[in-house]
Amino acid sequence: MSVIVLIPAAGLGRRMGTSIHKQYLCLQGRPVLAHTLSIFQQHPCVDSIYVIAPADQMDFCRLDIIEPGGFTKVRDVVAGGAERQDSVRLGLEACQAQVDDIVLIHDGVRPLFDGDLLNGVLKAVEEHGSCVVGVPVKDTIKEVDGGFAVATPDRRRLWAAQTPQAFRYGKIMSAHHRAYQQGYHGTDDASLLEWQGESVAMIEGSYRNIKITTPEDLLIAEAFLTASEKGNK
Ligand SMILES: Nc1ccn([C@@H]2O[C@H](COP(=O)(O)OP(=O)(O)OP(=O)(O)O)[C@@H](O)[C@H]2O)c(=O)n1
Ligand SMILES: C[C@](O)(CO)[C@H](O)COP(=O)(O)O
Repeated sequence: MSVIVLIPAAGLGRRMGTSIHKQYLCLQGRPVLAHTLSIFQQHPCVDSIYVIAPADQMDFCRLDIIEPGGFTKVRDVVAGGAERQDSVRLGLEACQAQVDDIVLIHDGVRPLFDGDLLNGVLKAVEEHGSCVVGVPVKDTIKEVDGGFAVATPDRRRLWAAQTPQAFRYGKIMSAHHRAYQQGYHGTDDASLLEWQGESVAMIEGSYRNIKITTPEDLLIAEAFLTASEKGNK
């Protein structure tokens, strides 16, 4: 059984509002994507990595541009699609996995995931067939309709889903194919299993595992990395 990591990194970064796609923005002197790839390059349980990159930027995404010789586990850079779900499906189709292999799907713009949590993710997916890393929400969440709060879900049942999201390859590949055939769109991969009526194990991660989405997220990530350098976890 292999452990394969898919890194969706083919987004346009519209909410970041920069001319350079956010996955290639500089974070502590390195591209965001390089920080993310290092997590899995360095983890002994990871066998191979596939990067899904913007179809019109395949050359720029060549890893020898990002960091020469740095990512020996990367097997291929795959052209992504219009939506994240399309990119993940294209990556799953390209990664040459066996049905029982474990596939970890991790956003290229989540550079602060703590690799030490990976063993827990692998244990959970071996036991349950799927798992999602997340954290309990800290704010009260409102359901809003027409500019008005209309409901307040019970916060005790609400978690913010992150990545990695991990699955047996056969399970997630068939869910993506079914969603594609039936035109179902979810904002994460676990939702495709939930849509099929399956539950997905949730394991608690870290509030540091932010997704670089808008400009302030880059400032937060810099602060986390600076604090780590000073020994403040
Ligand atoms: N068509 C897409 C869209 C997103 N992603 C990737 O999925 C991750 C999470 O997506 P998000 O944060 O939404 O990135 P963008 O789509 O680039 O952001 P925006 O919605 O602001 O354009 C990112 O690593 C992004 O590169 C992808 O591979 N293919
Ligand atoms: C997959 C994800 O990171 C889980 O929180 C999130 O759903 C991605 O959403 P995005 O709009 O594609 O960034």
